[in-house]
Amino acid sequence: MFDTAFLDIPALRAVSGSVRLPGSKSISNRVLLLAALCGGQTTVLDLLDSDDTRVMLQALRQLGCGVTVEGSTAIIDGLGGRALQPQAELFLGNAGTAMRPLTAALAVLGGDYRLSGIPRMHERPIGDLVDALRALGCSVRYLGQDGYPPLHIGQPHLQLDRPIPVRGNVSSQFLTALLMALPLAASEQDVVIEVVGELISKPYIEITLQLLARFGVSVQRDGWARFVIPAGSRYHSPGQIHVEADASSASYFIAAGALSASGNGQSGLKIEGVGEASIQGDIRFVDAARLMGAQVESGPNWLRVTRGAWPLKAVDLDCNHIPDAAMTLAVMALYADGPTTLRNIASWRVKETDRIAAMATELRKLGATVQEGADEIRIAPPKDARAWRAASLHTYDDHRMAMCGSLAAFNPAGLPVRIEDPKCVAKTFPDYFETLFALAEPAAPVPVICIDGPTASGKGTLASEVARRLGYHYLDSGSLYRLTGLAARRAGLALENPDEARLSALARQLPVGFAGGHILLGQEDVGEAIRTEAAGMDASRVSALPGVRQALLELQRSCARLPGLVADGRDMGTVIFPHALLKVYLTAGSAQRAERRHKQLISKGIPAKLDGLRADLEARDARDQNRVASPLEPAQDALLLDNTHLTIEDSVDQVLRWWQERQPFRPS
Ligand SMILES: Nc1ncnc2c1ncn2[C@@H]1O[C@H](COP(=O)(O)OP(=O)(O)OP(=O)(O)O)[C@@H](O)[C@H]1O
Ligand SMILES: Nc1ccn([C@H]2C[C@H](O)[C@@H](COP(=O)(O)O)O2)c(=O)n1
Repeated sequence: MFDTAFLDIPALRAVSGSVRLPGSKSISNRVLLLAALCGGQTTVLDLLDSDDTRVMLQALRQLGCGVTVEGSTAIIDGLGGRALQPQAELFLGNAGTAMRPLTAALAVLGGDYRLSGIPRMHERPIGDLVDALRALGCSVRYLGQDGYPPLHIGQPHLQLDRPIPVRGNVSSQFLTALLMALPLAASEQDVVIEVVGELISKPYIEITLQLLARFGVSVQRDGWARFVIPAGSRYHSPGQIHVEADASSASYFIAAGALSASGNGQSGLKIEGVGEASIQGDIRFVDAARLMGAQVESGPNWLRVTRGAWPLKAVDLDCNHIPDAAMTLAVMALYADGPTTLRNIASWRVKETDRIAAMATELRKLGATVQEGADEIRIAPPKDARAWRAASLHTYDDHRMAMCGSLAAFNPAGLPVRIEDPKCVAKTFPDYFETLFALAEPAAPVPVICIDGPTASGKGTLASEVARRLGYHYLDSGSLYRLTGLAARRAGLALENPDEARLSALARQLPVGFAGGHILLGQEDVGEAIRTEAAGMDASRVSALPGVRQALLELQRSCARLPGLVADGRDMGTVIFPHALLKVYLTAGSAQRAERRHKQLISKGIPAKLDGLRADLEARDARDQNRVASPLEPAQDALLLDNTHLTIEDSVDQVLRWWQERQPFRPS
């Protein structure tokens, strides 16, 4: 997950290959609660790991449920027949799929519970559900503003002899919550729910009914207005249940496939884990994408998408049945041949944010002309490539705003797009951006920042911190020469009078691996071994050999991967990445550098003498500067940064300022 203030996505040209998506949030949280409410053990496979599912798992633990999670499998020991923890304070973040069903289930079972969430959750209406629960005889009290969480739940006096009315036109989650809770009270008599007004998002109710059936409860329904839970209904664990991949998450990749430039022999993007036969309502996004021109094939559990019509075709659609995935259509509209109108989307206004207002604001930043209505949005795309803007998109702590925003990177102007607070995708798809980058082909070379300079000038410290702040990859090119030197010593090769051919062959086949901050030579972690001053001197010796440099060239260039790279060394800007967008030549006085290195070694418990260190680093610099092959020198277009009197933070800020100056983003 990108835990950075913002993430700059370079312009993208295409996506291809195959992707397996994480489990559906709607199914995951329903299944977890049903597994908790029934007796016995349920093994849930392919469970989504996200903020919202973690919140649900934590609540179930607090309620006394047995929960074991290993990877994407959860084993739930249900509470059926056992007493719930009678008292609990449940914090449910911003997870509507936890807040609503837990409210209903706990209100029917009774106890002393407080349910709260983040501030936005306290702005999301729950009054229609509370009214229905009160009509049923449950004790639910508002602890803040009427109609909104936080809530207190007490002991109920259930009255099941008359139909329970629930409004269906704000959120279908209220009806879902009742349908999941009321089988707990239907042992002796039928329980009837009547929907007041038009029911929105019916496909989500279908998911609920299908999952109830998997857990042994068959609800009878009369159209979408009246639901009967038959007397004697009781939850039974299915033993094992698979969670389908998330159809709403699939929408971003379906869109990316439709926006993807076609190339030679390209067979599109394959999406695995969900097919057109999915029980999730958002799978109908496929129909909408086809209307806009996407070519979508489907099998039992997969989809394959390629670009069809181009530009996409503008549409005028009622999106009530796909409220979440419809947001993706709003971004696809930027690539259409005219204005697109999405109707019947009033529920967007009470989601993670007011999504109609948010979408309108952000699409305007990209160059679109947008009109919002109470329950609709009309998007006219930028009139040509020149009308696109490099926008910094605000994401409103809304995972879907962030994922939708990424699709603007396919713009015809070749502009990057900035996603603010990218970690908000953790709600449903923590690795969304990593997944997109693994499939995507950039429209231009990946952005690279080079930091070159002499020994102990602070290149590694500066480069790795700049990379962390930008969410970029980091290349410590010196480590490759250090690894070569170490491997050579271990192979018994002389470095004082080196055999260039043998050393070059060794460098070409170096079994190097970088994993989780560890540097591996074969299976061995050699992170410490290559950091000694002797290893630095060996690296300097092998790096003077042109054959060795040539052997390591492609490996270094292959590190330039999306979303970007910060590389440090001696020849990053002069030889390896001559077209880098920013080159910095970092220096500091040799006395200062020797002092820093001295401190660094002493802090690691390695004995060192200041004078010897200074002489060594000056000797190393002299060799690095005077060798024939790629000597250490500033690239002609490098910016000089002397950090003798700067703190690390000052240097980082300076490089980030230079980087911002090279970016086309305007303040939002
Ligand atoms: N601006 C700075 N002010 C003070 N100390 C710094 C500064 N920059 C780096 N240092 C410290 O100097 C030491 C050496 O830094 P670092 O290892 O990043 O240098 P380097 O140029 O990558 O060295 P090498 O070329 O040997 O790999 C570290 O302990 C680091 O914390
Ligand atoms: N791009 C590079 C990186 C490093 N070297 C050589 C020269 C250095 O003395 C040695 C060790 O580098 P360090 O880890 O101290 O940055 O490797 C090079 O020639 N080119």
